Amino acid sequence: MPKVLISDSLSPRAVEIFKERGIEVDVKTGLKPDELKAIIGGYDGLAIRSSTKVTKDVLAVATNLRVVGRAGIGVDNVDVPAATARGVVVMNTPFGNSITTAEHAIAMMMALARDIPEANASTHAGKWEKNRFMGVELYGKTLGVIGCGNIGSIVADRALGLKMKVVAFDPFLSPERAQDLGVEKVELDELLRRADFITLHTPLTNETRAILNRDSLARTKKGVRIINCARGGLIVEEDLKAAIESGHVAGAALDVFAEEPAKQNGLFGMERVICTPHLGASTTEAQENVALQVAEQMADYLVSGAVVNALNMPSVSAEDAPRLRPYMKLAEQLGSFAGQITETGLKAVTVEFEGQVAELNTRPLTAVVLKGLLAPLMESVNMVNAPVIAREREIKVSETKRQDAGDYQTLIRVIVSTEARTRTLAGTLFGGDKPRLVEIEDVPIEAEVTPNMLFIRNEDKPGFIGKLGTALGDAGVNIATFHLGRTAAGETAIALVCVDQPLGDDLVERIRALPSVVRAKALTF
Ligand SMILES: NC(=O)C1=CN([C@@H]2O[C@H](COP(=O)(O)OP(=O)(O)OC[C@H]3O[C@@H](n4cnc5c(N)ncnc54)[C@H](O)[C@@H]3O)[C@@H](O)[C@H]2O)C=CC1
Ligand SMILES: O=C(O)C(=O)COP(=O)(O)O
Repeated sequence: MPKVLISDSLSPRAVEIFKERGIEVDVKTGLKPDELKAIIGGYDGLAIRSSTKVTKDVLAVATNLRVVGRAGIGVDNVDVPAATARGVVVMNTPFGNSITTAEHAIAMMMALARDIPEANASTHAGKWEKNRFMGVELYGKTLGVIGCGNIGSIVADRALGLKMKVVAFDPFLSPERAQDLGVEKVELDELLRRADFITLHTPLTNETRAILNRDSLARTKKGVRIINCARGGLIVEEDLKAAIESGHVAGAALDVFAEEPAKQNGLFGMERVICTPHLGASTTEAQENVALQVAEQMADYLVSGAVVNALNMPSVSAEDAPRLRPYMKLAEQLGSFAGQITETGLKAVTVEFEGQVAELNTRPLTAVVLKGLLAPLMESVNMVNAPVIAREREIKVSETKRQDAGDYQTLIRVIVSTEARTRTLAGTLFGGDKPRLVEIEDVPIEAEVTPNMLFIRNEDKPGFIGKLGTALGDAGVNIATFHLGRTAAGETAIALVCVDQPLGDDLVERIRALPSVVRAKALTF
């Protein structure tokens, strides 16, 4: 039974869902890094929000971990490349809290415009300082949205409803989408120059880190107000502090901080700064949404192999997962076979899908082919990191699909090119779920892949099979099955022998020395 750890505070719905899906679940929040490291080895899944830091060190001891589920959006607290390298799928819930977070940004903007927190504190203190608080209207003002994705575009929509003008800086925002949203797409400089309010909605990446710094703040309009409900690292906090102190920036509303939990911060205690403790996603509705979604997604993956909203793996729908399973096995066998008979550097891999398989989502199958292919060449390769490794090694990977069937109703063909040559292998499913090899290096053959095999390429000459049988027999090796194929009489032939035990190097060497043998290789699966 798979086991999941919930290490941040999640709605109890998550626990219910895991249990309903037959998954054991522990809830342990507030763990220190060492405490997490001490127990993580016992879990297949880890469900988190923003507090748990899933570092390389944590992942290194997470020996059974298969999935990290982020009940929320930002995954900057997860070392995704390290998770990928270890074959751990990282998934988030990309929409569950977006409305809630956008509403928080709007609430922060209004609070900032009318000084509501200060006025509230003053009134509670019995001061009735009616003349102290003089706000600004939002109507007709320009809101600059940096990062116009899910949350940024909801903020833009709400701001348009408040009759603001919205300008957006987002390199990935298409002009058509900008038009649909009713926002004006501009460059960062123009946004800085024109905006009365600036709101940040990008992820924290190397490009966005410190996007508001001394220089960019200096280019903003005097009296600008800044709202950050995305990530603390987007703003250089001391630069913001200086800009507020100088009077250039009229105020800031911050939900997120460079260091969290933020118990101390240079911006704390400043009059024109409003702070909330990373509450962007904290509504009953959003927390129900993300807890439910993350638990469903993690359970689907752990129970059936379905992958939704993963950041480091292609999606596999719950409907596709059982249909893909036998193909996964076939794809891995083809990849592994190709990897074991390939001796020089890989240049390109093409995976062709023909017939029924072409109707499925084939990206996970290509990932498995790559895993099989690279596994004989390196350690710790898995279907999550195989596409990344292939890219790093500049192996060109492509897929083709043809829905009409050829000789077989369904077929996967793997074409592997090295500097020296191109090799082709193909396989099908017999009876809908039994993988069979049907073509090796252009030679038709029909063979099941078994744990120990001998692959031979030979000239098609009489007497060869007898000599091979004798060599194996003399070495005490039992032949389970024997498959032969050839292009035409007297031309290239292939023998694929399934044996009951691993073959020693000496024996393979002796077989290689037999007349007519061009190539002999022991394969293991
Ligand atoms: N305060 C809170 O509790 C919450 C904070 N967040 C934060 O909000 C962020 C945004 O969330 P979503 O809108 O759902 O993400 P999203 O992925 O839908 O949108 C992000 C947008 O930023 C844009 N972007 C990326 N790099 C950029 C750059 N260099 N300059 C300008 N734009 C750039 C992207 O093109 C994309 O359109 C999350 O990454 C997360 O860090 C999300 C939820 C709650
Ligand atoms: O979803 C996000 O990216 C958030 O920042 C929400 O964070 P939280 O789950 O409230 O700790």
